[in-house]
Amino acid sequence: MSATLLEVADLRVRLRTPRGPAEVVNGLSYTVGRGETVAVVGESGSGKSVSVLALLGLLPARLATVTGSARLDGEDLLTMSPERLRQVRGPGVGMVFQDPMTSLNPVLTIGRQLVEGIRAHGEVSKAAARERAAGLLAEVGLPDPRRALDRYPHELSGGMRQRVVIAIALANNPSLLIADEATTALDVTVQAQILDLVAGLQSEHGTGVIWITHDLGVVAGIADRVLVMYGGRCVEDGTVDDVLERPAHPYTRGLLGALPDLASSDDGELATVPGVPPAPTDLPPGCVFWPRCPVRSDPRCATEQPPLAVVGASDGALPHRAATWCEEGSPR
Ligand SMILES: Nc1ncnc2c1ncn2[C@@H]1O[C@H](COP(=O)(O)OP(=O)(O)OP(=O)(O)O)[C@@H](O)[C@H]1O
Repeated sequence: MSATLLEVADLRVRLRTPRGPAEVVNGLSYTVGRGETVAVVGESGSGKSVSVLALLGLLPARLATVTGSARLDGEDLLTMSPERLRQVRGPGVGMVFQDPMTSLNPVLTIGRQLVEGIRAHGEVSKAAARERAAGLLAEVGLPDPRRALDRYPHELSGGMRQRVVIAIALANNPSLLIADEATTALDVTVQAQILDLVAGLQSEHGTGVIWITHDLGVVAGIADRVLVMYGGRCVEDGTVDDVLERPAHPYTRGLLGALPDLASSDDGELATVPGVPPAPTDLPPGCVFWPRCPVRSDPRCATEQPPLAVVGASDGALPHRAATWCEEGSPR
């Protein structure tokens, strides 16, 4: 069994929009190891959600063209039959998205949805599945989990619904968990409880995690590696220390700029970078960040797209990379 769980190579997503084709994800390549957590950060609209929806075949074909490959345990998610993909989601991949109502069926009780999820992928009696469902709800911190099993989604608060979605995603001990702003709406105590639960799953089952978040406190607390997205591209990636302590891309430095002291920050949000991100229907030539870059000075910035290249010395086994013509504010 290889140490690499997921290998995404040259992932590209083009959406058809009323304003023409939008290059929303542009050649994203990264890996997630077993038991590893990769945090994906970047401003709203940088392509984080679309990039993971594409992995799971959740973008409608009439809207999106997806190319590249995404091998989970060697099997390409992007070319799998829809039937195989359905088998893989659940035991293979658990997903938690921002809006719990999109993941829950409003006409089925919470218990039925959890029990169905558990029984769909294993030989488990109804009673045993119900027992496990109540246990999972307790683990995600739902008060009175047995009563909650008989409730409908609309009878729970937003935070409770989100915890139910997390319980469903974890029900089959997935080998890969994808969480898109999964705990953003939850209070810090519940959030900490869920992060602990995921950490337990990782050490017990070697679950790999892709965690999309705006919260640098969460990144610093749980991530092994960080991938920074801008304009549909990875502009920087590396170990959590490389990226947070020695950011090489001017965009990453901007995102981290307002953070006074990361070590003591529990709930630091990404800083606001002056200017607006490019429209994916109208990406600039050259470096995608060039129009907003406060340190642009190289003639290539406006004309030539910088490759994602190794920068400086890394303290991890995986390289620290950035796509910029600048290093430490000056051209390389
Ligand atoms: N259904 C859609 N139709 C047209 N454009 C879309 C659609 N879904 C997403 N987009 C566009 O794709 C781009 C990437 O969006 P995406 O949701 O992946 O960004 P994000 O980085 O996840 O943002 P957020 O942090 O707000 O979730 C945006 O420009 C968005 O407007």
